[in-house]
Amino acid sequence: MTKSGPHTYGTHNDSDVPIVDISPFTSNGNLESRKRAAQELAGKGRVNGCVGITGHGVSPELLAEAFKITKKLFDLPYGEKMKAPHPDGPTPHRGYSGTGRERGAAKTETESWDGVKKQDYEGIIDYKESYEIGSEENEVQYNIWLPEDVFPEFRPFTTKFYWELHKAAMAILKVLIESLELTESEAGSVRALHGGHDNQLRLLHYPPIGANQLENQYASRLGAHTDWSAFTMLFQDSHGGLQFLDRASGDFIDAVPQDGVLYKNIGDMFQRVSNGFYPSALHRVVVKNPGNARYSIPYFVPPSSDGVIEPQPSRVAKDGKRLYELVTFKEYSEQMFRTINMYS
Ligand SMILES: O=C(O)CCC(=O)C(=O)O
Ligand SMILES: [Fe+2]
Repeated sequence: MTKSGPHTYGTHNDSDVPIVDISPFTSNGNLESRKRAAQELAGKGRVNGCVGITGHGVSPELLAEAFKITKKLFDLPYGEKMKAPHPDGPTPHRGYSGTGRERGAAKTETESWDGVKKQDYEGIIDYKESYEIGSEENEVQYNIWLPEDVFPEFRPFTTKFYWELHKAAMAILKVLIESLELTESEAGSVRALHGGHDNQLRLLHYPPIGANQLENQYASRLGAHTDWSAFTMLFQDSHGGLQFLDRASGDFIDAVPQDGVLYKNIGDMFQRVSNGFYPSALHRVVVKNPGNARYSIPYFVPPSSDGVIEPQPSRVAKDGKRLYELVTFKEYSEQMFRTINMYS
């Protein structure tokens, strides 16, 4: 069930997904303005686990450059891109994956969601290609690079971009922590799970879709799923297509592309940390402009792989019930990789 609205795409002033301005956290706002931004995030963000964010501090010029580099990457001949192939196993989750390699909806089939019919997700194959990049210092999830002569600017730009996005991610984490009214020591332990070396920068290209493909199950560009991260920041081009589940109605709502807005969704890990205060957002990408390619850039912010993820005690005390057992991100993601049988 897709909600169809009167949207046109491009620069747009209204959105079905609510917007929160976090500039008090990126430009030295006073305590009062920070508190207001955190309360706004709590109010809007807990409904469906997603918000648009302005005031995140990532410059438009840097983003324009990132989309330019992304397009240039995917414009390379397949044989050149395959000089940095994603390995067959799940680790490292790095390098280039061609179309048809993943099925985002497979996890959704194994879970139950109110208002979402499982059969809607059966047989949907993602029609996209991707390139995953992480911290140069992560030895387990080590980067897989194209030979330098294939695309000389690629590695320097994307590694710089990775750390710029990390700054925005840390501002968002601060707002999230403040919004949960955690104790000082809880806040410290949640921050300690996010040192920066575990994030994942993903470049995505959804090629144009032909009419016969549309009839044959490619109606979805990326099947509905939740992310496993703590949270994800998402930049998309002007074609749109990203949608989030509205939990009350069971309809999907549009994350309308707007200048200066990134979409932030809660992933499975922060749902646990917040003891369900923030739900992990079910989302998908539908076809808005089949004849056009679509580019997007998600930045996943998971906790460190061995850090213990648990509902924070002050939240549990407020809720009167602890909803989740302890887990490490490593255990959780291994289980998820098995569930969706990805890269096996
Ligand atoms: O391309 C998009 O807009 C969404 C991508 C996404 O949800 C993902 O890679 O997990
Ligand atoms: Fe996602």
